[in-house]
Amino acid sequence: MLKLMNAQACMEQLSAYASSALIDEAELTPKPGLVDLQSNGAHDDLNVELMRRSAFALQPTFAKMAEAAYGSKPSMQLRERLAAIGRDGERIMLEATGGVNTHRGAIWALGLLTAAAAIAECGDPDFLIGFNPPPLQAGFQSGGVETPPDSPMFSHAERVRCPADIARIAGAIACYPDRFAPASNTHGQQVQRQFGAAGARGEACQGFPHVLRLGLPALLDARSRGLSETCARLDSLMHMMSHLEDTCLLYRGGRYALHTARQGARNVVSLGGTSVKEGWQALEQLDRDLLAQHASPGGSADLLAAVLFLDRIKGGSRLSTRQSGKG
Ligand SMILES: CC(C)(COP(=O)(O)OP(=O)(O)OC[C@H]1O[C@@H](n2cnc3c(N)ncnc32)[C@H](O[C@H]2O[C@H](COP(=O)(O)OP(=O)(O)OP(=O)(O)O)[C@@H](O)[C@H]2O)[C@@H]1O)[C@@H](O)C(=O)NCCC(=O)NCCS
Ligand SMILES: Nc1ncnc2[nH]cnc12
Repeated sequence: MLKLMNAQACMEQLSAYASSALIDEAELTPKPGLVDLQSNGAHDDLNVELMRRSAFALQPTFAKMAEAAYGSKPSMQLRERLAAIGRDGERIMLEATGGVNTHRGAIWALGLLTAAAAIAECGDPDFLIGFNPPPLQAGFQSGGVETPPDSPMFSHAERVRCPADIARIAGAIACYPDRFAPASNTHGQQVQRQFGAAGARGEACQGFPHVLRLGLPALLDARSRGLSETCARLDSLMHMMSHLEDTCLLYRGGRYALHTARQGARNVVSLGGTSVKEGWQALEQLDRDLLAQHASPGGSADLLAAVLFLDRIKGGSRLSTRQSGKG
């Protein structure tokens, strides 16, 4: 099988993409309830400088994940190796931020996607044709679903850099158990017990449906309509937030906070998105509503970083949001 990049180049490029996707997500402004260039959202202990520091500090973690996965296939051994690197990454993040949880969910999502992209980069994506992730939760619109390009018209590079294949490989890795996971009682686990939410683990095991079926198509659709990069990214976030069962929202504010976020994001989308005056006003209203509840959609923010990561791999726009205005 043709290898597009050697291991070193693969590690360097994928880890740089992952780290800059985190920075692009943090700098996207204005995001409701979240840290951005203008505010700390619903967070007392976070700010954009801390998010940037965390994103830079995590680049070697993503490089290690790419290195571990390059040339391999999804397996329990790989899952356990990545989990060890991920837990080490969490320690590095906490050291860099003075103990603040900036990117725990992102280490998980982007770590799996980085590893999957490294596998795809030097392997044959066909080996996953038999892998079927669990059924999607109800309520997904399938508009713009990207299916793996299997026509001979697609080049090898297009095939191995196909977001759907990468997400499917990431899902296959995530579904393996990690025998060395320490016993813990995370916010996510508490919320899972209380509300039955599948959280970050469920999203990954299903092959990142919110990223693939909502976030990425919304980003590409907005760009194809000539909208600014800022609006395209905000629309992508709104589409995912409309549906995601975000454990950050559930932990902080229960079902009411989750409903506020989903309904508010649906309003933005149904009013035509953030490039339309009424949609923009709905975005501002959503920010006020989330702040009033001290609620933060941190899971959606992580998934936006995942969208931006896959978009980069696919060769999408490298525009910084700061270079473009609203509308
Ligand atoms: C398997 C793990 C995901 C286990 O983690 P956990 O049991 O905690 O599971 P979740 O809560 O479901 O998810 C963890 C984080 O993922 C983000 N998230 C939430 N919902 C979703 C969702 N539906 N889909 C995808 N991602 C989701 C979210 O992260 C973001 O929010 C965090 C900040 O929140 P905040 O409320 O400010 O901070 P806290 O400290 O929690 O509380 P406060 O005191 O401030 O109120 C921030 O991290 C964002 O990134 C969830 O928090 C996995 O994490 C794991 O096992 N990791 C170790 C092994 C590993 O890394 N492996 C990698 C490769 S195999
Ligand atoms: N911009 C952001 N604000 C708050 N929590 C986050 N988790 C990931 N990105 C975030």
